[in-house]
Amino acid sequence: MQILLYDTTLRDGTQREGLSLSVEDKLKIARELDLLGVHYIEGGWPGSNPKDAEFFQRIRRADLRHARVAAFGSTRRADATCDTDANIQALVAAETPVVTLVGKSSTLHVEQVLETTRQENLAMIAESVAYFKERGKEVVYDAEHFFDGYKLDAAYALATLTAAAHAGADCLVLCDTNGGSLPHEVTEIVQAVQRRLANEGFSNGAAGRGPTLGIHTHNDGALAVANALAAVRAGCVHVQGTINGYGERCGNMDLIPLIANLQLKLGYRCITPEQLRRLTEVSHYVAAVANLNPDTHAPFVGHSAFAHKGGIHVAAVAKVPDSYQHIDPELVGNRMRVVVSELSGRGNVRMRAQELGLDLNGNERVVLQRIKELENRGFQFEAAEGSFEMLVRRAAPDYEPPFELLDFTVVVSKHGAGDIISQAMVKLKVGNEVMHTAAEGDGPVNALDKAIRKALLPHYPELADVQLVDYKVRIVDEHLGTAARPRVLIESARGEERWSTVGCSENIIEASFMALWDSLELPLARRRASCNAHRS
Ligand SMILES: CC(=O)SCCNC(=O)CCNC(=O)[C@H](O)C(C)(C)COP(=O)(O)OP(=O)(O)OC[C@H]1O[C@@H](n2cnc3c(N)ncnc32)[C@H](O)[C@@H]1OP(=O)(O)O
Ligand SMILES: CC(=O)C(=O)O
Repeated sequence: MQILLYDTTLRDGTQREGLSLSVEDKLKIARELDLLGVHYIEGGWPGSNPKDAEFFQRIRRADLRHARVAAFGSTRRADATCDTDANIQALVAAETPVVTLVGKSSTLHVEQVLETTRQENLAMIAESVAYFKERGKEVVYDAEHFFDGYKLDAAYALATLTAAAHAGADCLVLCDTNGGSLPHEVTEIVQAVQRRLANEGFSNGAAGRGPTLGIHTHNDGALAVANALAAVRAGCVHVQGTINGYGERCGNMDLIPLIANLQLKLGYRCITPEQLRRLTEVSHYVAAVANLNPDTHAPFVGHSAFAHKGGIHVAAVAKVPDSYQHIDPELVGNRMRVVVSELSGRGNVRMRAQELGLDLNGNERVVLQRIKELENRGFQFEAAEGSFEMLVRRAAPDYEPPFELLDFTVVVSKHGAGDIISQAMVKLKVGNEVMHTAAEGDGPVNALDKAIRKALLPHYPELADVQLVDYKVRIVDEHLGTAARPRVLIESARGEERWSTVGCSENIIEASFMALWDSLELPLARRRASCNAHRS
């Protein structure tokens, strides 16, 4: 069965605290959602602000291939008319093929928030829906607080739905606005709605008689996806949510796991298998445009979603990938990864080395032992794959280090009111040549980096392109205060290539020096290995 996906990242998603999208951002995300194959894109609330109104003007020229654009707004105000209601007129001006109207289902909201009568609320719903049907729009009716309203006064909540249905709404969306419902309640209430609509002579949409049913859930009880799945299994065919679950408070229902579960576990059709393989990319793209870090642990699409760390798990997935994975990660555009740490077995080392194209020469045990020793001293290899690579390369019997650091001195001085001066002196050996260099820098690590490069550049000019792009310090045993051991992580880059390295010591300069050494040796070791491979 086909499920219709209704994305509200650009409207409800932007109600997340800290998230704000420009019109340009919204257009970029809309194009991406269209390529993903969502059926509806809710662009915003045109009566709310000029940015949303501009979006609806510009999206007309976007030439979307697949998705229909929806503008969102509330039913007319109490005791007003649609012709004079500013929000309703902004929806008309948006000129979208789809109009989504939110109306009240709960007597609490009708009487205490709108401060109007039950009868007037029913008229507001019916007149607003009819107004847009008369103008040829597809009308989605969002029944706000439907589940809470049903629990308070089922007959009234159902009457609001039938008011929308009789006025011609194409889809009735049951909203768990406060996000507190449980899956079994959702199932029971969706079934009750179906019975009521059938009694009124409507069938659930598909055959064109009466509205389809939809679901809109929030994640306050961490059940938004579960509730949406329950609703679909009970008969809803239209599902509203946002990419990455962005939304007010704890977020909206996350369309990413929803789509993957519906399609891969429950056999519903949402998007094509090719579009499904873009899920990871889309999730990361939307996060980037929203200026938020992607959640690395997000189900299906997170960097860690298929990362195996425990030695026993890795040994098993090396033989049978499905042994510790619920799906094949490639189906959603993700990939399996192996993490190396003190919890590893030989399998982790073997698989990670294989991924890097490195030959272990039977040294798994030696490398594993070294990792365990170093992690015990505060190193962490998970986030320092460059240092892992150097451990493997250095363990090879024929490994020739491109340089050897013999010693270094770092001096940080401040005289009177003058500036702090950082200087480093380095002694290193390339082949048989021993060099002494000195440099000043913006801080001791920069001075050390400069002094090492000064010595290496005449021999290895390619290091000029290697940049230090990130430098992080973390205290390992924080209870020791200033005597605690710092762990230094350095990220280096050359063009698109990136690698991270680690050092750990009681002395922050030494920890930095270790990470720096690996970061500079790695590109030289890689180059030498590739030259040797070409020669042989
Ligand atoms: C569940 C949801 O996510 S619904 C969407 C929530 N999102 C937003 O509110 C974001 C966009 N909102 C806005 O920009 C503004 O709130 C506006 C433009 C819609 C309204 O602004 P204002 O006119 O200043 O009203 P304000 O926001 O203070 O109060 C809401 C008004 O809408 C009325 N209202 C609320 N829901 C409905 C409804 N379903 N039908 C009709 N009127 C409604 C309230 O009774 C209140 O009316 P009042 O001003 O007569 O008291
Ligand atoms: C309509 C909507 O966003 C809600 O009820 O949560």
